[in-house]
Amino acid sequence: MRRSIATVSLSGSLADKLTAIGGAGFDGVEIFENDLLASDLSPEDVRDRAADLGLAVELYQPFRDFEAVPPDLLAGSLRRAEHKFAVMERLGAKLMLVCSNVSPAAIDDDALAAEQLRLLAERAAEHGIRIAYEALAWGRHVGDYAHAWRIVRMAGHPALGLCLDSFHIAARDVDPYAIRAIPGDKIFFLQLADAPSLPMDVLYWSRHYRCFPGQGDMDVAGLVADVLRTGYDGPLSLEVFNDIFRQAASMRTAQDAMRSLIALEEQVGLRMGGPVAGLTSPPRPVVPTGFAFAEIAAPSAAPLGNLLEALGFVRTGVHAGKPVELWEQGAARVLVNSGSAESPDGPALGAIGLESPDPAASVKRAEALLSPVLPRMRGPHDAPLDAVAAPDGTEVFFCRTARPDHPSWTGDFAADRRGPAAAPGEITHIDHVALTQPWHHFDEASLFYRSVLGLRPHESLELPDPYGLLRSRAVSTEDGGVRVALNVAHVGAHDGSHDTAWQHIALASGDIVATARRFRAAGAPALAIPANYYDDLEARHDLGADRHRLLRELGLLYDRDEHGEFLHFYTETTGRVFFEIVQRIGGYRGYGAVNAPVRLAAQHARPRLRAG
Ligand SMILES: O=C(O)c1ccc(O)c(O)c1
Ligand SMILES: [Mg+2]
Repeated sequence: MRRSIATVSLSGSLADKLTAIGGAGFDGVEIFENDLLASDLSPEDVRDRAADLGLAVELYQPFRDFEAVPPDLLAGSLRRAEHKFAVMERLGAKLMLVCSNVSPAAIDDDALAAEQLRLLAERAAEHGIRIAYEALAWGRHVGDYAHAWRIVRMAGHPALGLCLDSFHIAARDVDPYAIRAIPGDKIFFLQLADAPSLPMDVLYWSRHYRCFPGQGDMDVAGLVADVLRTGYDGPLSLEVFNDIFRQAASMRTAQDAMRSLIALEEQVGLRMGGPVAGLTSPPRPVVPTGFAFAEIAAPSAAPLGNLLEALGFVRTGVHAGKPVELWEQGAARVLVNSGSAESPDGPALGAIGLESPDPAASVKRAEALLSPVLPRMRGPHDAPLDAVAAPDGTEVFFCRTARPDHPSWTGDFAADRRGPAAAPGEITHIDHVALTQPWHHFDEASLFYRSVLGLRPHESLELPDPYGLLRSRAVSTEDGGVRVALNVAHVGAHDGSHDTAWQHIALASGDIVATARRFRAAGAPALAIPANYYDDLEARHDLGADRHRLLRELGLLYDRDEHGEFLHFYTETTGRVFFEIVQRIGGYRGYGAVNAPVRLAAQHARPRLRAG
């Protein structure tokens, strides 16, 4: 099927938008009237430029407030339409979107709406143009596709059909099932957008918070499947009004849009029970089973080594060809790389390793979803590595650690022991990593983890911080073997006034009390938690005096959900990085988000340790 996108979805001038859309490999474009009005390109220039970029001008839009008006307004509207038809002829656009009337002048009379739309279609047909009528969710009298279809059917003109827009349908929670009864050739156009669930006015929601399919909470694939069952064979066209995409770099947004369509087409195919002609079916995601490692780039290895040792880690190896140390405890592995040039803010989390059942297939999946694949060989002695770059630049390696069927990355490390010789620590594995995303790449990141790695998104949260609100969303495998918390920093993090671009590695402990004691005994710095937190905790939960005393004494934080309990504490931050130690008791599924505001405030209050 043809892939298209509306110019309103991207930032910049119309010329920039067309270049980005063509560059991302789309087949067509919806020209938004405002983009044309503000452009110094003539309609002919736009037509030629689109053609040079391999783009069909699929649609011109929107034509507003036309139908069901008193007769004295009709002549003016038809005159306006004739002007638009002339522009469309110059653009080479053959389809005009008419959205349902929102004006107080509109009359609640379907027969009148049908009669006037029929008239418009007759005029359009004289120019070889067709009209696609779209129900805006906030239309004055016509707010859903079923109503728009009754009017289109009543009008009965071959140049008049429907434009369906997934947002308007999902936003009003209209059942898409009835779409199946519409003849496919009366659906002239299909617009697609997703959005996060937000309890707000639908117009405001639509104009500011739409996102690409797979980035929000709507079932866009189900709707597309219903539309395709009618025989619709027009384009799949993204129409996304989003405050952030309007500001972000258009090339990158266009690529992200294309990734979304690829993942959507795959989902539609699955819904329809197998490969569907005209829809791409990329290699299926290879769901990772756990963390192989987390790698910290640090100007110097020693301070991190001391911190890891205090947590009970042992340095087990040093890389044969690079200044990289391997620290292990249970199945938790942390690499400290002091050979990387970039870490102006001190230590930073640069890479994560994920256990993959088939690393080469993981890369194929990532490639099919337009993720940049990293060079396989890093040095002459290194085992081949399969890796891609996540949207925030974090390198994601696909590993099979110490399995007979695949070379293990651990083979690149020569045994070299340092660390506590005494009892082994209580840490068993990496529970999750938390990565702070640049504000304009948050939706892109959630789509990456969801579509490339097959992780499941959890609900979006907003966490209060002394200097703003942080948006946060976790993605995980079904069994929790891989969990990634994505946070978006507020603006202060980028102008340097308030640093929240923190990243952390959460380590699972089988006995957090012992780990906390060990850490304290080593004289290592844990993040201090205010006494007020513990007073409030006692009010919220009755855990018994002894347990409350212990939490307070060791600086442990507490949460619970319907599945179990959660205990955690944090190390102080070094550079951009800190560690969190967590213990999940029972089947607790969360991340202690209720405690994040206290943690953030404590972190802001502390001078950062710029290690090394
Ligand atoms: O927000 C609007 O006005 C608007 C305009 C055209 C569309 O196709 C749409 O879905 C919304
Ligand atoms: Mg629309």
